[in-house]
Amino acid sequence: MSNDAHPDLILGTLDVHATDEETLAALHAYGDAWSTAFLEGRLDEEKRKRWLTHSRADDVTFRFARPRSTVAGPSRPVATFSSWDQEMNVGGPELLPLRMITDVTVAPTHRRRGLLRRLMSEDLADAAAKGVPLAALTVSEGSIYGRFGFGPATRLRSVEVDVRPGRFRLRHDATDEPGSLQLVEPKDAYPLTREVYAEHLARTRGEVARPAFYEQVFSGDFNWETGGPDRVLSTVLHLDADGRADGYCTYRVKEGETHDQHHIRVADMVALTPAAHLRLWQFLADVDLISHVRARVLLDDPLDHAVVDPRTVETKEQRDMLWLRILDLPTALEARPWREDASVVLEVADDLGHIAGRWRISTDKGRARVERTEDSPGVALSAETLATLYLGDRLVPTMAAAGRVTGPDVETFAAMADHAGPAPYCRTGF
Ligand SMILES: CC(=O)SCCNC(=O)CCNC(=O)[C@H](O)C(C)(C)COP(=O)(O)OP(=O)(O)OC[C@H]1O[C@@H](n2cnc3c(N)ncnc32)[C@H](O)[C@@H]1OP(=O)(O)O
Repeated sequence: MSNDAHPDLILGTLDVHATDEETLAALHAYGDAWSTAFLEGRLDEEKRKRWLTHSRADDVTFRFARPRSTVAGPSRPVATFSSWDQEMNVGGPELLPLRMITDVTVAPTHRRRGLLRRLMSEDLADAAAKGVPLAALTVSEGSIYGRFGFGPATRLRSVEVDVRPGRFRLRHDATDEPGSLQLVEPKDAYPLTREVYAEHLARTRGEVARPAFYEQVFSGDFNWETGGPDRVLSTVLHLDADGRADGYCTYRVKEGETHDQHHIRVADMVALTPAAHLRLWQFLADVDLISHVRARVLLDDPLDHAVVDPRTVETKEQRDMLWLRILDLPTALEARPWREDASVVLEVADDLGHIAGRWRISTDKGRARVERTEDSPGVALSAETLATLYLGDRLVPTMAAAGRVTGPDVETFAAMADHAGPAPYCRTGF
């Protein structure tokens, strides 16, 4: 495929399942290109094998641009863009299909020539044509993706919890609750943690189905930092009174330079009940020789309120997690929960066109009907702003005060859209 704006380049997609020599060489060059762009150097043979295996399991599409000719050696990609389809929880009874995007890179030699715009436009058009109503990514910089209609839709907080003796104390003894803990080898625990995660996904607004590489990482099979089996990863399961896993924590103990610097980094923690959640925290606090635990938690996590001294849970960082893009507005808005019954006409600005125009939203008992209309709009906003409001992480009056939602019916829209479901939570990076 050629492109008038880039006559010197070949643009196309690679078949992740191909096994012929020429495509395999192109796949290898593609892997080296994104890995180098993310400052990790070229993939070694083991990493390349792992990357191809999980990419095949997810049926990933690799979009690339590469020079038509080179002065020396084979032509290497100057742009990479990987995507695949999964599902996410938007707060309604059904999971919605989701286009997941990652490994977006453009070589310094080819920046600001519209390559990202080209690959993004093609990929979003492909998702829309396949009826995928939402796209998602996580970002390296906050200034890149708003122009393509993506808005930050969930946030995460990183905390450091002081677990030195005498410091960490829960108000209610978590060990009094029915249930038990078991330390299990990560590879043996993985099938159970996957089941717990599936239940968590079904219950948790904002959460997404996990890419295949999670199995390699959380089973301890492969650590991408060390490039070998993960000898440090541990998994503790929480079992309910009937002995069924209803929570887990996967973590690494890190040795510090001095005794008071030994700490735990939580890699993944999911609890299906409040009791399991607090019991797992008590477990982490009880690990010997540890002074603090680092974890990513909800913005307003029950842990903050369960400890005797709230200052033992110190926020180190809080930032955007999942960025969303709505591609099919009726499907997306009809799938999420709504609060008050009312009707409003939205005028949506969308440079890429997918959801541009006027839409009437009518809500009835928590569900919405959405159709195109010629009626005059009561609320005007951009695709980017609607994406940020979509999961309820941010409220309409806040965005109105920022000048991003306008019109006579802003209050009505707020009454319909805000506080219509639980705060979203996504702890799945990709
Ligand atoms: C989902 C992920 O993978 S996140 C990781 C993103 N990748 C990286 O951070 C790796 C390092 N950076 C890069 O590889 C490149 O700079 C990219 C991919 C961010 C941009 O690629 P380019 O091909 O240069 O972008 P392109 O020329 O298509 O620009 C598209 C628009 O984005 C803007 N833009 C591009 N990069 C940036 C940036 N870093 N900050 C702000 N604006 C940007 C351009 O100005 C342009 O705006 P306009 O079309 O409204 O005039």
